[in-house]
Amino acid sequence: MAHHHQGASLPIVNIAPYLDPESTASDRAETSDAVHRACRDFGFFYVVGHGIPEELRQEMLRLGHEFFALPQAEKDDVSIFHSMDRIRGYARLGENITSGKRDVLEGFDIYREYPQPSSEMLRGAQLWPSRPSTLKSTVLEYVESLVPVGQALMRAMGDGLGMEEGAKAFEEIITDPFWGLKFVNYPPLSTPDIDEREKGISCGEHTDYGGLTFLLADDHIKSALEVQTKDGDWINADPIPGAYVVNIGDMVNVLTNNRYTATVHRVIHRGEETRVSIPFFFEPSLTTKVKPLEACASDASNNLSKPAVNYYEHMCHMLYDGRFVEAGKEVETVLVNEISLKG
Ligand SMILES: O=C(O)CCC(=O)C(=O)O
Ligand SMILES: [Fe+2]
Repeated sequence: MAHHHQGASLPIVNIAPYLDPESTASDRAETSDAVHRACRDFGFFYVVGHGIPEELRQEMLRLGHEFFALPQAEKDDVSIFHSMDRIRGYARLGENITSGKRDVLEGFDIYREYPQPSSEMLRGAQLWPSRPSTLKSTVLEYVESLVPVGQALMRAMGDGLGMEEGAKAFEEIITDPFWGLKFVNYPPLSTPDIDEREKGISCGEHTDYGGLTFLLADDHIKSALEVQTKDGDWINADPIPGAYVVNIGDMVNVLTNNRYTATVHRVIHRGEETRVSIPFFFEPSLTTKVKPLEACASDASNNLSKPAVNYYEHMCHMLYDGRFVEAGKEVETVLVNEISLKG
């Protein structure tokens, strides 16, 4: 176990038929079959045919590099600790924890905003840096074009489950989707100032805890993101120009009653330049019940009579438990329930 399989690679799915109103039923069936196999066998795959302009993708990465290159004090001005709900904005190198260890990354977290922002969990106003000046407008444009791709992929998953009710159930939970987007900057692992213990891993093993993750990352940097296959081997999920690396999160396990399950992954950035990645987290509506969709529920799962929490409560649990680790504080004293957008 845990050896590298350089030859193995993840499947590629063309989502275009689910975005094109003129597509034929057989084109859509081909896509939903491919999505079904990719979700069932890997939980991780490449998505092409998404229609997001390459210039916009590259501009997002460029803005990420530009933001992280700003002076520390300027980045700290938009610290998450200054945000109303304490989850939106910048987190320093070492403030992000996965499985009780400090990750070697800094981040900038953005979430969908709701009207009348408040200090209630998940209800705050988004912080935006003043530089780069186009970051906010570009992110909002990017998200607006990516949300329909998330919806399309969820529809394809519903169809892929092979039940009419499955498709209908998925349709209902994606009418008012929640989303998050994170800019991540990985310095080389040789960077000083990070506790010796954690050296060697940029972002610890985890599954994402939500719906679907669409990852955009610097194209030229290879062998950073690693995915654990069902056999326990680690394979690289290197960028393919123009494609997204997509994975399903823990909520899909629940919704599909484990027909599809989230896959463990980690980042070991071995290079000597900084790597920027931008995961976009597509989530069902916050009113969605966290329980198997009717169409996927088996008798066994129906017997689990725990009252279901809704997606808002689930997200709050994931985002706030153990969140407030102060820089320099012992990691062991923190609740090991992944902070930031991790499961
Ligand atoms: O940067 C990457 O390649 C993956 C990041 C990731 O797994 C996450 O933010 O959940
Ligand atoms: Fe992840």
